[in-house]
Amino acid sequence: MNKRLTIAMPKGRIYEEAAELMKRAGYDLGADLEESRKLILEFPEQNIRVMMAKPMDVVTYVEYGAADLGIAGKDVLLEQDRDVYEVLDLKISPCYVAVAGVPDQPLSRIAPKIATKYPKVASDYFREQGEQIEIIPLNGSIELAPLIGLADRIVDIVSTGRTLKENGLVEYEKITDITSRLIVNPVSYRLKSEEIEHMVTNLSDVMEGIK
Ligand SMILES: Nc1ncnc2c1ncn2[C@@H]1O[C@H](COP(=O)(O)OP(=O)(O)OP(=O)(O)O)[C@@H](O)[C@H]1O
Ligand SMILES: O=P(O)(O)OC[C@H]1O[C@H](OP(=O)(O)OP(=O)(O)O)[C@H](O)[C@@H]1O
Repeated sequence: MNKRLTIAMPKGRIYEEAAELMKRAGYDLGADLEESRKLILEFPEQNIRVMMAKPMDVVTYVEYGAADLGIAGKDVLLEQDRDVYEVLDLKISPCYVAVAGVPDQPLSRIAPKIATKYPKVASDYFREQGEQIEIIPLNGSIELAPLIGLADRIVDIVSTGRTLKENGLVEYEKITDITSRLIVNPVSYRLKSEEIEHMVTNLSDVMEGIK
């Protein structure tokens, strides 16, 4: 069991919790990795290499085998539907995806406009509801769209609910709960099975309070 594992870690809001979990599982990535501008870090004593990636890109690195494993939000996995194995729910960075909009506004019958960073999740949801919608793709500040009349609804992440509240918006429906997941490249899973299983066991032990 000596094959080195490359892990794609998400920069940003998931990082701290993910690094803490890794540390408790026996993989110490150091204190200030996120403050550093370095994107690839070697930890020879732990036989791992860490890549710092944008959360939305972690899945790409893992699918193409540039990383053996990665940590990604379930929202990203649902939206991208890539060829990776989801092996463990790490139960960190909890939030949910919801439909929201201005209060007391019934959904227009004819092709309502839905602003979102998650076009696939939104389309799948409204298709299941039997609604024909138009997607307005946005990259951030999604809550702006219904406020200025660009969209009838938004589909976005809710965590504390503060962004909706401070903008006078309300939640209409919850679509799905989200946590971060450990994902694995299918080829790595075969070629480095022992090392990967070891890491999965260590992380599971932490989550079950064994470690
Ligand atoms: N309040 C939240 N808003 C957005 N994502 C959240 C929230 N809480 C937890 N998450 C998780 O964090 C991930 C996004 O992390 P982050 O905001 O750092 O990335 P990003 O959206 O690429 O950031 P950026 O704002 O730099 O584009 C999501 O995929 C989701 O799983
Ligand atoms: O329920 P809350 O705790 O308020 O969190 C939800 C907000 O956080 C995210 O935005 P983010 O901070 O990533 O900024 P963005 O609008 O630039 O994507 C998300 O898109 C919501 O706007």
